[in-house]
Amino acid sequence: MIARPRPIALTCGEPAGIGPELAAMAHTRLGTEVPFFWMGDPRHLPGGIRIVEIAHPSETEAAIARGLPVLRHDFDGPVTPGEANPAHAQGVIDVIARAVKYAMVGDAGGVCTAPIHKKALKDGADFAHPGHTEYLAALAGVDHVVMMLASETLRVVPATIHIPLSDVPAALTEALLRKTIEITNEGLRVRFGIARPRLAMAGLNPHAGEGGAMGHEEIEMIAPLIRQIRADGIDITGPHSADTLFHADARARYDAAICCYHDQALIPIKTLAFDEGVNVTLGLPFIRTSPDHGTAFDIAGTGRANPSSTIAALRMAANMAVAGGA
Ligand SMILES: NC(=O)C1=CN([C@@H]2O[C@H](COP(=O)(O)OP(=O)(O)OC[C@H]3O[C@@H](n4cnc5c(N)ncnc54)[C@H](O)[C@@H]3O)[C@@H](O)[C@H]2O)C=CC1
Ligand SMILES: NCC(=O)COP(=O)(O)O
Repeated sequence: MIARPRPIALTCGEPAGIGPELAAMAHTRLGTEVPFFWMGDPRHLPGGIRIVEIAHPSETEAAIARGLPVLRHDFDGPVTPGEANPAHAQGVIDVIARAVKYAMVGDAGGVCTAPIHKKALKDGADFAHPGHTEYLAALAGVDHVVMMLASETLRVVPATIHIPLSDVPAALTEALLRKTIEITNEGLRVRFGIARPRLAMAGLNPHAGEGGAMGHEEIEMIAPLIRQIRADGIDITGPHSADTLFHADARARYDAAICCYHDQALIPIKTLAFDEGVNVTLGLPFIRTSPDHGTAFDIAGTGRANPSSTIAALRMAANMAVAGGA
């Protein structure tokens, strides 16, 4: 990286998960390459690592060569790796809100979030959102945002996110799809520097409905909508059969695949690029990235967590911040 962006705020995420150890590993591997500071309780970090406490993001650059810059957020009660403590839930939520404030006023170049345990936040603090994506939209005061998972080999967008599969057909409205496609198109231009993005829309049903023989959503809604959106000037094709949309030749024909539901999008990318995939929220007034994995309670505290996705997420946020002048 040539230019230096403003520092990226890395949130602690679920303290009992792998987030704190990944922050320490990312700092060790990245050194000063990406200016970032970690927000959380320093007692949750692995023992023996060098940290430098800071009081404001602007102190990151002066601190980062000496240790992991830590902007302190105290939590109540101890951490047991792999076991969420309900007393920590509100702190996890508050750290995200603090990070967003820094990004909204321009003190941080963007926010990179470590994984949260969604059920632990609901149980411990009555968290009203399915995940970061929706919470960040609420904090920013925007109606609709888009979740994109991005890697060198594939970018995917699930149009519906954390809802039961049985609710997908009803949730997949024309308005939702149009908004998702428009935000994705704009996000690829603004955040990824692709002048004229090429999009591909997956069908909902097997064989994209096979002309109505295997489902009607494609002929009744998705295909006419895609034709309209193409006429409006967005380079989009489809609906395509999802089963043949992710092999190498197919991937070469688009910059992002718009998918109908969570697993249609996340299975291909986590299969192809689990270690480097980055979750990006498009449509926010600030940059947000995240590793593509969860809290990994089964390996938390063992030192076996792979920091590659967190490193990729920090690099991506910093590169986007440089490109956007943040
Ligand atoms: N952005 C976020 O906040 C995300 C949060 N989650 C949450 O995480 C929790 C656990 O979700 P799971 O479905 O179990 O997925 P998970 O990603 O936490 O774990 C799935 C498997 O992958 C392994 N794994 C995950 N990250 C790894 C890493 N960096 N290095 C090595 N192995 C790794 C785990 O050990 C586990 O065997 C849930 O509450 C879920 O909602 C899941 C995805 C994203
Ligand atoms: N499965 C992806 C995921 O859970 C990410 O959710 P979010 O917390 O980034 O909204």
